[in-house]
Amino acid sequence: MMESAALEHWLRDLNLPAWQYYEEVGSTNDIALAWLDQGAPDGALVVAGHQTQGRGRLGRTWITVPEAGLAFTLIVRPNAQLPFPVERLTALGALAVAQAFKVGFGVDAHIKWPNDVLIDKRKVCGILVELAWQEEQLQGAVVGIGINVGRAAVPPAEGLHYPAISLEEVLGHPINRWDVLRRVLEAFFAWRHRLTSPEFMIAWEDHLAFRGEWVQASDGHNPPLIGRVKGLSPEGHLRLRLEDGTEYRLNAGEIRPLAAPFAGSSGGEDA
Ligand SMILES: O=C(O)CCCC[C@@H]1SC[C@@H]2NC(=O)N[C@@H]21
Repeated sequence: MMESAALEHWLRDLNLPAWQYYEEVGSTNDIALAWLDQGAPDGALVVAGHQTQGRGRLGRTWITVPEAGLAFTLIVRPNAQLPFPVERLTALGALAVAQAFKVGFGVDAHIKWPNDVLIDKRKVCGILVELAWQEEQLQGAVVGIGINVGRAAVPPAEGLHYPAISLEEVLGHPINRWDVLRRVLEAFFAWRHRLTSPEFMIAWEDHLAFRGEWVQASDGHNPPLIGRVKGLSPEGHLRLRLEDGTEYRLNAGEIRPLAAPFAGSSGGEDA
């Protein structure tokens, strides 16, 4: 079956407002941003079989291996019926992925604040949210999600920014990446309606990686900090308990565990 016909089969019950499949693109986020600009509706989806210029946060490259990697982007825009808390969109993507893994495949996954999904402390998914502005006006956002589904999606450890893993490696058997996509979309749209609810914050916090563990945190401005992960602030910032007992709230940047399971090695991501 042609890939787009297979995808159509998996997506048909979801009632997506619009979607596009590309065999190969530079980055699904770029296609989605252009589509958003042309008036794509909230909830529109861009899926690629293969990305040649996938990107991650902090200027990193995201490698999508054909067949094994899953790369897609959802368009979210302000809408009279639905809340639009931009600062929660990364967590929305990450929570949708973690829940899809649990519900669909019985796999426990955690969110490494702010944008990675981990299984067994290794990166299986990254989220890249980008905003679209027209002059001073926020037009909407795109939520790009890359998932290592097949074993081949995980590049060799050398040069990786963080240890990586694939869903198939954890499961020990092959799975259909469109099945993974469908399950993530189901969770995404369910939470999309409840983004400002207390339940969303509870679910996000419940899925935080490294709770109670020591991490090194960098926000790009100050020297890295060492602290224990305590949870989330009401704004979604990461609460850390520093060595001197004080609390620090991280609102940007990233964390890594102090006792890394593998030295120096990310999920489909170059250093
Ligand atoms: O780990 C990260 O820093 C985020 C990686 C995000 C990768 C996805 S793949 C689909 C979408 N298109 C891109 O170019 N990036 C995101």
